[in-house]
Amino acid sequence: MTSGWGVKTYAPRQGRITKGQRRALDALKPLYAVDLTGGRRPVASLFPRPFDRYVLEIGFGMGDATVALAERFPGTGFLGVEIHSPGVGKVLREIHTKGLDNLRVVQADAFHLFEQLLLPDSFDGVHIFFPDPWPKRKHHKRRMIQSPFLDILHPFMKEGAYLYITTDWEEYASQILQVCSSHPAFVNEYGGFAPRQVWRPVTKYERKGAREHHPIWEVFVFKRTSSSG
Ligand SMILES: C[S@@+](CC[C@H](N)C(=O)[O-])C[C@H]1O[C@@H](n2cnc3c(N)ncnc32)[C@H](O)[C@@H]1O
Repeated sequence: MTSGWGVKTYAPRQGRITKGQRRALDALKPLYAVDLTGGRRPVASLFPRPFDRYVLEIGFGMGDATVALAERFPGTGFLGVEIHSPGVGKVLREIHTKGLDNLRVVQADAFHLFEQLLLPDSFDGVHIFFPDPWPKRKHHKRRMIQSPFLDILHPFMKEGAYLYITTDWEEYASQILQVCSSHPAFVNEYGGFAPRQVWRPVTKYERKGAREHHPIWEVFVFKRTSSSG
């Protein structure tokens, strides 16, 4: 299966699913996962109550950051999308046990969300923490952060919304910075890499890299407003 712009950005397999995660998927998906069928709808309608702000997280993996942020910011609605089952099962279980009414998930290729589910101007922020780096040159075309992806993404962000991307892969970091800083829909107020945002939780992938002493690069840009020129 390839995504809307013909690129499969995720690896075919991502760990084994535990019995608990499988049970959570079967029992809790109908309660807390958003179904892509049923047409485009307002992001507010995906949650049991309205929120002040909405944030999309693409490729949440095992969902460490996703759950931590949902707990810390109960006034923000978080929509997480991930293709692989173990993380989706884990997050569903946490939504259930912690009673997180501000976190909902979609198990899908993110591009199908943009094609089938979302309406323009939905999000105040978008998080993409440690997108697959696809280190081999022949795989670079599978990297998510490319200009055509930003072309697809930006209409679903509100004016002035932020896009926050982190990576521990230096050469991909340069590509992400270049793509985000030069795209006409975005403005990079930092002029280069951003400092770590104090509120960003550590993710599982990041912890793995930290054990190998990988530095982290952060890109934080805003969608241009009509007045930002
Ligand atoms: C390197 S992992 C990082 C996971 C997590 N953000 C973290 O920092 O621990 C990248 C994740 O993005 C997911 N992913 C890649 N392309 C995707 C897509 N098109 N739609 C949804 N998820 C995607 C992968 O399945 C994987 O879990």
